[in-house]
Amino acid sequence: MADDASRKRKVRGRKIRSDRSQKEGRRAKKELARKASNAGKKNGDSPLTDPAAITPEPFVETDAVTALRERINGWLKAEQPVHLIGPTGCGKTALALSAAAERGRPVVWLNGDEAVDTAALVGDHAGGERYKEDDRFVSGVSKRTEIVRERWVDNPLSVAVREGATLVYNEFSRSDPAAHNVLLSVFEEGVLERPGKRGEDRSINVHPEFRAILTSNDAEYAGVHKQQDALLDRFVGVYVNYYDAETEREIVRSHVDLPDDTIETVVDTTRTLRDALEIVVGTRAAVTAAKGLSVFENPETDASENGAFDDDLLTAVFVDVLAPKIAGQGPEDIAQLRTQIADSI
Ligand SMILES: Nc1ncnc2c1ncn2[C@@H]1O[C@H](COP(=O)(O)OP(=O)(O)OP(=O)(O)O)[C@@H](O)[C@H]1O
Repeated sequence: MADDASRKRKVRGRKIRSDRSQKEGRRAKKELARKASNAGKKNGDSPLTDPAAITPEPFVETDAVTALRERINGWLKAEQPVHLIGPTGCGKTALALSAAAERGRPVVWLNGDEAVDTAALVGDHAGGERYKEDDRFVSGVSKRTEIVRERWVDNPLSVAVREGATLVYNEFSRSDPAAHNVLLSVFEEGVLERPGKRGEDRSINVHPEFRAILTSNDAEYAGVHKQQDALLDRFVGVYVNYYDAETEREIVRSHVDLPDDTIETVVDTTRTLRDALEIVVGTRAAVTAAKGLSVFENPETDASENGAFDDDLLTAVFVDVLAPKIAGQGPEDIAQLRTQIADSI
């Protein structure tokens, strides 16, 4: 075990407090501007979103990020739906949204889960509209007829294919594979059938600009619902792994105001734990730990004032960040996690 002096981590670099308040001020303004522009552009209950409004904020572009985004956009140009597969918290959603924003087409966002069925994708009857008609055509005879007109409401997939939007379907493999039967003809024949809809407009011709980006967690993709092969055959799969250390540092730096040394320590620790533990330790864990460190200053060595924090604080923060992921959460499980983390640090 290291002695006290070596356990203190010296953190050089800029002071954080003044920078932080300035940056928070800028962020708050940007957020307000974003909300304002969304409000202006929102179209009733439409699932269509302006692409500028979905650009992830902050979004860091290193060579690794740009290369992936260009691959995604390249495949979309080649008219291929793209399936992003990778571990939890590695950056799939941020990539998907940035690639979708880059296309400049409206974006439709969908979240996969057990409850998603064909109607949730395509649309449904939203009750009937009743009205009465009085027929007094023949004098002295009055005929009253009640008419029920069905009201059909399109759901996100129908809106996306009709408007030529970019569909971002997050955690696609969580939905029941049967719900995705309608996607086959969308990708194969360029036609969306709306089962349940009556009349001539039962099917919609897919707009030439319609594109789809799907994301799946690799563990769930293998384990939760096996999607049908015929559908998977029509996607290209881009595997997204954890980024290189420099990119992870840039990502963490974009989310918190901490000195470079602290960010380096957080990312190094994240990467060590990623190899050492059986649970998934994604980039999100690094961001969350850094947020924790920027708040929980060591009582003896205030990180912002004296530029130091120790291994105990680092361990405590990572235990809190990773505790929700361990199977049992009794005192023994947490104690074991704490020991593993302390040993790795
Ligand atoms: N290029 C980037 N720039 C800034 N932050 C990023 C970037 N990529 C990822 N992040 C951040 O990393 C974290 C994880 O990213 P994201 O949510 O996109 O991962 P994911 O793979 O979709 O996760 P999950 O599988 O849990 O849905 C988020 O906090 C996100 O803001």
